[in-house]
Amino acid sequence: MNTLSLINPDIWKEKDGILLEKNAIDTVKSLTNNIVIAGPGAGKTELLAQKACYLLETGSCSAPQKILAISFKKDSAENLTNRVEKRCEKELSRRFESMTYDTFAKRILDQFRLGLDEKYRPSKNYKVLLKNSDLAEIADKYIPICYPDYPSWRLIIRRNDELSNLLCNKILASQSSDYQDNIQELLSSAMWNILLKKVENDESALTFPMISKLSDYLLKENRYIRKALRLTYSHVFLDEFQDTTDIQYSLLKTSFLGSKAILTAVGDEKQRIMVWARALKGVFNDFKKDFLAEEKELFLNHRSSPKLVTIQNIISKSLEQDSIEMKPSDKWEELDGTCEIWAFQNSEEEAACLAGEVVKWIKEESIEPRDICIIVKQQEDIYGEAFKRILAEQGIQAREEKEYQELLSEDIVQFILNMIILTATNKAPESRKVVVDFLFYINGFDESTKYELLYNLEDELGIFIVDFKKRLTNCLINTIDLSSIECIISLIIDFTNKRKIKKSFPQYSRGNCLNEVIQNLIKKITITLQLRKDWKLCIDDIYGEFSIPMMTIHKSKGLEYDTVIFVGLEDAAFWNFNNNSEEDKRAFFVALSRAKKRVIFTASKMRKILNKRRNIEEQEQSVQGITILYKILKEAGVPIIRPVVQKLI
Ligand SMILES: Nc1ncnc2c1ncn2[C@@H]1O[C@H](COP(=O)(O)OP(=O)(O)OP(=O)(O)O)[C@@H](O)[C@H]1O
Repeated sequence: MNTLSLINPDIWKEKDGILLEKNAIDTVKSLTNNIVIAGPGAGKTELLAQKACYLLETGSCSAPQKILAISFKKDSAENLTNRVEKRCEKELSRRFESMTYDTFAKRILDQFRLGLDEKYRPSKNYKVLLKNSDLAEIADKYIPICYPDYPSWRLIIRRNDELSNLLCNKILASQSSDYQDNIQELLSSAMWNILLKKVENDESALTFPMISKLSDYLLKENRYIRKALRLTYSHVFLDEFQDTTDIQYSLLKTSFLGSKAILTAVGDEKQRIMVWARALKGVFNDFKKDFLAEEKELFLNHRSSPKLVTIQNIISKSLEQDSIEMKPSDKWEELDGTCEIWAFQNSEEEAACLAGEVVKWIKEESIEPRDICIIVKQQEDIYGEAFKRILAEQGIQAREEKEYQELLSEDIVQFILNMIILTATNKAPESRKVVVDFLFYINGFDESTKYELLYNLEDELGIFIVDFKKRLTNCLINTIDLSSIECIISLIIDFTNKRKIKKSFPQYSRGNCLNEVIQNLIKKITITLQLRKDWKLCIDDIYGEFSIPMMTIHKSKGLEYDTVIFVGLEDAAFWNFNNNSEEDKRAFFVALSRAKKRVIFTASKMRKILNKRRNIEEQEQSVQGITILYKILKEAGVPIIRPVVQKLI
């Protein structure tokens, strides 16, 4: 650190007027491994952001060492980066690297792929398989050809997720020939061979768990690579630790167990809802034991109103006998908060009533649509259909967030949208950063690149923007349609160079992947721009600024809203409650705890849902299967109301 002066740790203060409770500040300043276990809204993620600032500003993490923060979702990782960048000098925040487990594993594999034994080495431009159905397609095509001895393999592997689980169980080591009699193991080996050994166009295809396994193996086998990683990071943060899978935990141990890195994990056992995705039960205890981590607890809920915190405490107790009693923060009045169950005759009546209330909240309480969230257990398109339709009649947009979350998580989409914002608005430092970082990355620039090259690139960008601005303005004057937007986007792609994009991002390197993402974005931009007729408003709309998000509980993790409307507290939504009651109860807790001020649960006597033949059909609903959830809410004093449906004007 040459230009910035360090702050004495004794006088360092929390950023942005935040005050941390004692255990949180102790964790920020701790010199040992810690695990912070605390309920929703306790500020676990905030604690990590503050700790990053502390370590960088006091020099406790000194250059060239870095902090590695690992999250589960791309947006959570970006959110953490943004918080640190906003609060720390750029020179410091550059040494904060926040990424998902998948990205962490992929970086190791991409950087050190050649260090793998040949039998496990994927091709350079391997494809990443994101969907279980893609995996199944490859298996269906190649197992019968490459392994004709297993013609009936589909009888053993019945579902696509069983197939992807099978790949996770593979042991990457020399003892693999021991299990010749086990058909599952044989199939697993067969699939690994098919996926690694370039059956399709000479390229490998890997799932993220496979990538993690390969990275783990690489680090285990090669102490130089392990050493390089350990020299890079002096501190490691682990967000939402309750969802860590066995494979991720193994990679974490191989990477940092026995190193000098100081690890800080945060999580909440009561929010563990990824067991289906192999989340490791007991991972908190494993971490405490393996990393000799000290457990710390937090007691304040900074998110929810007192009434909601009381209800959350009652549910917490039903999930974990000895759970901590959380207290609301003092920004609320004692009686603040609403939680009610609204019962209806059918989904049309439900939708009309909810839409009426939403209109009222937006008008009378000045709530923005994006501060209201519609959460469902599953199938948001079906459960939210009537509500979305009637809201639209009132001029309020609700949208299925999944579609946008996936599109917005694409690197190329972020680049294009930020390029448009940067061009359409006069000042957009955050967009400039995304654009410049992307261009540097695809051009292979880093800290060692000559200034001359960096300046040239910035110059070229400046020239491009001047011309591009004219094109954006013209586009608004002329007809806005698919082909005019296609022209606009192709200008950006041509300026950037498609070949470089494909080369730099393996997920776009194969076939038509890049085009498909871009075409999807073009469609979204066209529809939105036709409506908004302004570039900035159009992009803000795509980012969800003007809509009510609709999502499943799983997608709502880590997020927060003024008001949460949970549609369908009914047996059909919790169809597997009998076999999965603990995980479903935790899911219910996650949904409830996303709200700051108000939660409305709905139940309807008749509802349109998917029948056994997978057709939509109106069916009578029951709640007997989830009586326990109603019992808990009743115990917490949550009333069941039959609201009068007002006629919407
Ligand atoms: N010490 C604090 N003072 C004031 N506000 C805080 C503090 N810590 C966190 N917050 C705010 O409280 C909210 C919840 O914080 P955060 O998301 O970090 O909690 P969390 O424990 O990670 O939540 P969850 O587990 O439910 O996702 C955020 O809006 C955050 O900005």
